[in-house]
Amino acid sequence: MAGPEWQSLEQCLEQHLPPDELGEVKRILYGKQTRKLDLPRKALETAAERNFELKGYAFEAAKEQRRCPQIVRVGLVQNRIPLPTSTPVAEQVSALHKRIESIVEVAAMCGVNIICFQEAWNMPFAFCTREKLPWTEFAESAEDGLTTRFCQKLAKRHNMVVVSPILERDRDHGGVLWNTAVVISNSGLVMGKTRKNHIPRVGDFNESTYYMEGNLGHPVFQTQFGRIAVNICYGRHHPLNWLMYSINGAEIIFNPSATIGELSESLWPIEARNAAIANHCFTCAINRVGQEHYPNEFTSGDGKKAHHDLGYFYGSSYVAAPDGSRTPGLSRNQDGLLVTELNLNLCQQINDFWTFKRLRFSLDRRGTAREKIF
Ligand SMILES: NC(=O)NCCC(=O)O
Repeated sequence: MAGPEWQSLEQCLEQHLPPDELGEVKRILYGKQTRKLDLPRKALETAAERNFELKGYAFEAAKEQRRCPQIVRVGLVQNRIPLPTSTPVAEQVSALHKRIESIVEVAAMCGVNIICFQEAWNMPFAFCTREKLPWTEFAESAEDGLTTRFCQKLAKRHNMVVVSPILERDRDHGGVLWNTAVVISNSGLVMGKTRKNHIPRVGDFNESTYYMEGNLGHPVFQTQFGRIAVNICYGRHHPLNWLMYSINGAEIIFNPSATIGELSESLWPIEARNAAIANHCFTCAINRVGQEHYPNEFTSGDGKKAHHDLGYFYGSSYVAAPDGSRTPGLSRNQDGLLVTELNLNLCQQINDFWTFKRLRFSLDRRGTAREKIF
């Protein structure tokens, strides 16, 4: 298993393949070469000063006679936790806010319209421990918690839709916890929330100790920049999640995640990309970076020795397009911002070309799903 020092598959290929073969490998590996975005020099300099990777790509669509191009820039953020997990909770939250604010400023310089952070971005991913305190103290109200209010300010300041995945404390229903993504409009209003539909019970992913499967279905949010949905982490292994978001009209589906190399790195490049192909939409896969250490050692009843960490979060965030092409990934070991320009017209163009949606529902002539789409 590659460790933190191994930067990325892309870097490895670039280092070792002759240029003509590299071109062919990229064509097959990525579908086609996505155009590199010309990002502002100031943004690149600021990202370097602030010690995070900044990459930009664009997906093109054919010109149409009756529709203007529907161009939108999405920003995917992957980051380490800035402070040790033993630091007081309020200090950890404040350091995370500061880090994200500094990355969002650069996203604004790059013209990002919709930004999405990693799963449970307002805390360390401590669910492996099965301890309640202090980790449940990171939970906040989705509607007016500290983190939501912080994101509202960012959204308004930068005219940017913000997708903010947090640990939610549901005050109105007995104070239970949920794994939730809050969607905030570019004017700073909370448009709504969506909850993780499938909760892992695998390896050290002991999340079911804290929260249940979501009860909000598969909501899609009509933002000023397109129809978006959020399929949180483990939901990406379940094709029906992606399908339902797509049936409900999503053009872009974000997949904020927290996953480790040992478990899922070989699945990572496949699942969100396959979902983009199968559902004629864009998908945005975001993962954490680094290793998080917990003060008390824990086990997960699997015979492994007690340990202090969940494993290595391998970053590698990327965007996939409905035509099956994808951007290269961000690195495995650095904080990063991936800016990607999409032309949403590509969704309908590919739907008309491959017709997966139509054929899927022709198999189900009496089914409810068919009624929903036609
Ligand atoms: N956060 C989360 O659901 N992780 C589970 C592991 C995986 O889906 O790769």
